[in-house]
Amino acid sequence: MSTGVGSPARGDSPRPARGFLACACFHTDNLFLRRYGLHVSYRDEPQLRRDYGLVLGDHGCRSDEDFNAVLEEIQKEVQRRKQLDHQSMARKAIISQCYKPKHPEVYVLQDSFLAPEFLETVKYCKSQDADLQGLVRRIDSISDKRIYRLPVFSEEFCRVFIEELENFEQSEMPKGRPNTMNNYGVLLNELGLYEAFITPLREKYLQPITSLLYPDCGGGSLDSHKAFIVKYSLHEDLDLSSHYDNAEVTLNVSLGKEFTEGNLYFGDLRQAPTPVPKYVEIEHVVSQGLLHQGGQIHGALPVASGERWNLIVWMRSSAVRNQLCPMCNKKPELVDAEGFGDGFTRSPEGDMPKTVDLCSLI
Ligand SMILES: O=C(O)CCC(=O)C(=O)O
Ligand SMILES: [Fe+2]
Repeated sequence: MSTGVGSPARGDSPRPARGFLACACFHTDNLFLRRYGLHVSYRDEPQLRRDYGLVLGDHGCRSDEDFNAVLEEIQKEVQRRKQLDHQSMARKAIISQCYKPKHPEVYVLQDSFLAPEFLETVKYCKSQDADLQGLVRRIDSISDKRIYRLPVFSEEFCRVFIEELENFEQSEMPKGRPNTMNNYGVLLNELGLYEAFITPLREKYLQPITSLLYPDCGGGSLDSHKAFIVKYSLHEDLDLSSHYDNAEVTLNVSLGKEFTEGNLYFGDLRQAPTPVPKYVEIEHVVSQGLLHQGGQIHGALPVASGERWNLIVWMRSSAVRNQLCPMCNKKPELVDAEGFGDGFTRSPEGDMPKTVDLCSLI
């Protein structure tokens, strides 16, 4: 693919992420029990029995042996999380020194990677007379849950990008996995794709759009992200359990390859659960992206054939999350972290700028 540029400075950081932090709840909350498809919080064994004994029993965790297996899974996951930052930085360093990309050009975002309609939409959003109605006329509003579909990349870029990701998968490089729920995929930070690809994608192209779509939940003040690739196939992960993202706004772009089924489903906002949520099912269309609020509960149905690769960008607004951690729903207890951490910052008073409206967080 021709991009009109020479070799990119892969991994170079024009503006290193500074001052971003995590919330201490990362070590205690939202621990996923794969066997039972449940998220739990964990302080100690009596608390786990007290808070989750009944629900675990309902999900089939009945014997002491079952419960001990749960405890072991939790303790292993907490340990993994404690070492995560350090191990991730070590892998990133090895990859930047030793990995030989097949398509070095994909590491620096170019307009030619993007769908012409996407560029038009961004241009409109940056214009003086842009408003929500005008934007929604240009993109596909596919649900009253404020979920939108829009073309993002060219099909050619998706093909070349997957080739690059496969080249990395097949390499000897150390690999981290996106999260506890996705066992296959690629952490784009470790591959050196943040600096010249994901950060400009968020700042220059996505933020003008999200500012109009989600002004009430940080869409205008997104200042960090976590970006990764998820991959599903019949002999790897098939589907994804219901969850909400550690994000204010999420972009999910279908990259390919060929697959059937694997639709996403969306329910309530985590901030506004209803007794009987109404779900909406949404198909993935290769090269198109879905924008949704991170707090919109969602999951993915099993693929029936082929391979499904998607780019996920969890975009964060420190102005919003500094007030309330979306994972523990409390004022964040800030702890040091590498890179963008979980998108929190230490502001002098911890106060929200007056321009950001918090209504969706109530
Ligand atoms: O499988 C997908 O397309 C959705 C993935 C997702 O929701 C996530 O990783 O947060
Ligand atoms: Fe998600």
